[in-house]
This record gives sequence, C-alpha cells and structure tokens, in this order.
Amino acid sequence: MEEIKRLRAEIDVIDEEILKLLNKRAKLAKSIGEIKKQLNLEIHSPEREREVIDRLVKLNKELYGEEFPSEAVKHVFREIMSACLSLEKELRVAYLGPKATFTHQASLEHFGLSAYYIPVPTIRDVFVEVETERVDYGVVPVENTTEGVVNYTLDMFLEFSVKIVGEVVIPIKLHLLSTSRSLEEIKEVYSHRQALAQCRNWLEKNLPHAKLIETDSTARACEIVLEREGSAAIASEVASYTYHLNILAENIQDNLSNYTRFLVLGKRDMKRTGKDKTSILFAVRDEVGALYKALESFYKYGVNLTKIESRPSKKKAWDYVFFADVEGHIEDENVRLALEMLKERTQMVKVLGSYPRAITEEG
Ligand SMILES: O=C(O)C(=O)C[C@]1(C(=O)O)C=C[C@@H](O)C=C1
Repeated sequence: MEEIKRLRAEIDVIDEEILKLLNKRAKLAKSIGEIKKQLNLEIHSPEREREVIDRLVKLNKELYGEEFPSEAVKHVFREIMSACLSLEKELRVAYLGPKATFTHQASLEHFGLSAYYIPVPTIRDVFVEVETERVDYGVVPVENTTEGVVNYTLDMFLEFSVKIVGEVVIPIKLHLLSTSRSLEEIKEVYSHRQALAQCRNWLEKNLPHAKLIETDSTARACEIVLEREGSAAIASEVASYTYHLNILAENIQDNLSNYTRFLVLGKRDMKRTGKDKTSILFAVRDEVGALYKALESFYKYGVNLTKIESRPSKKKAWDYVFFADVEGHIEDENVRLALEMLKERTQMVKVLGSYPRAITEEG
C-alpha cells in the first residue's frame, strides 16, 4: 500500500507537468490562430494535424518503445488538437444523424470532442449543409466491408460540387439493445437495412421468429425501441449509453472484421501530405474498349487503382459513370499525368478530391 501511495505521488507530479504543458500549448495555438486570422488563412489545418500525429507516433516507437500505446497517442493528440483548434475557431461538422449513429462515431474520431456537431436526417442534407457553407465539414458513410457501397452517397457527387477532404475507417461492432433483460421477450428487431443485413445469420439462429423492421438509422431504431416493449435495436455501444439501453447480446455481426469507410466533405482542396488518396468520377464514350483505354492511363503512369465502382449516370438509360480511388495526390507527377491521359480518353473527368488516407490501426 505504501508503494502504491509513493507511485501515485509520482503520477500526480507528472500529471501537473502535463497540465502545465497543455496550457502552454493552448496559448501557442491561440497565437497561431490570431496570426492566421490577420493573414486571412484557413484556421483548420488537417495537414498539420496529420503531420503532428505521424511525427509523434514515430517518436513514440523510436524513443520510447511504445510504453504508452501508439494507438492511444493518436487519440490523445486528436483530442488535444481538437481542443486547441476550438480556441481558434468553432469547427462546425454536419453528419448523418441522429446522435450515436456510426457516422457520429466516425465524426468524433476524425474531429475530436471539441468540434460542434450537427446531426442531419439524410445523406443529401449533409451535402446541402456543406455546399451552402452552413458547416465547415460533413461526414457520410460510403462503403462497408460486408455490405458494399452506399450508392446514395456516390450518386450525390453527380449533383453537388462538394469536395472529399478526408476519410475515416472504423470497425463496426453491432449489439442487440433493449429495455428488456432477456432475449426470450424480443418479438421485434429494429435497425438500419445494412445493420440488419450484417446480422442476418445471428438473427436467424437466435431470434428466428422476431419481426425485422428497417429504420432510417441505427440510432432511430433505439428511439423506437425505447417506446416499444418486447423490441430490440441493433446499434453501437455508443448508442447503448446515449439511449440508456441494455446490451442483450454483443458483437452480433456475422463478419467479425466489419469496417465502414466514411467520407469527410468540404469545400477546399487539401494539400499534399505524402500519404494521400485521390477520388475521381469519369464517364466513358460509348465504344468498344472504352473502359480498358481509360484504365490504361493509370497503368501507364504506375498509379495504383484501389477501387472502381460503376453507377447509372441518371442522364440516359444504360449510361454509366465510374467512381475510382487511386493512391497519391493530384499534385504528384504520376497522378497528374494519368489524369491528363484519362481526360483525353474519356467523355468527362471530375476530381472529387485528393485527401490524406485514413489513419488506421496499421498507421
Ligand atoms: O499549427 C497550427 O496551424 C495550429 O493552429 C495549431 C493546431 C494544433 O493544435 O497543433 C491546431 C489546429 C490546426 O488544425 C492545426 C494545429
């Protein structure tokens, strides 16, 4: 016990030191904010934030052998910079709500707890908020490892001129939430279509007679469940706290490594960080080998194509557009040349954005 007391006293001294340094850091950030305002510069600098995190994770590995986990370094500094930024400017972020959706969780992970979050009811509304500059950023889901692409999000890029300025990838852990305490009482299960689909096998095995009802979001399912006895929602752990629901069963998704990718939308071009991705939209001519010729542009300049999706153009029947992700930034020479060639070989090319790749557990 004496030993614990002594060690805690040491921790107290360190905590005070951390606190002192945090306040010193906040003051410096405020000064940077004032200079940026005078010079009319963009206050939020995601490129700088990325640089800070990358540098510290590297130091943490090289100097300290990750005594403090690098994953935690990312989270701690995410929050420190979120708080410092809030002293310079209020960052407004719209996301596909309501509160406690996975998009909310992804937004918090990307912008930290100190941003001002605005839940909006539909993916289209997120695009509208960003396009009309009522918010600085928007966050929408775009694809899931089990269920595939969120077509609705891709289609919005045909209508709006917002840019992709970032991406967030989070593991999706789905739980069965209810006001009831036992599985036997559950007659109805509410959730978003994709969440219900992701738990198909578990539901067939454990609740074969329950009625499955689709809702607009996992969070909306929780709101309904609060008012209906004998019902359960499939939603996140954050939703269980937010709506004060019991977790009846944990991790019920069929595929245990289930991830969703979200896009961060904004209005400006992002600077090159060296770990970037570029998303493009293109339409090919109606002729033999058109897609082959288009994709040859990437092959010729050694640009790695990480994803390609086709969607109806909505202009003409059987007319398609392609959404593609490539590695690199539009200012990288090989990406620039590949896009020039792509423009010559297609009907239309629209760069949706070059942005820093998601910070994942692998780094
Ligand atoms: O370096 C800056 O430009 C700052 O404003 C400071 C700081 C930080 O806390 O490190 C805060 C907000 C920016 O988005 C980036 C970094």
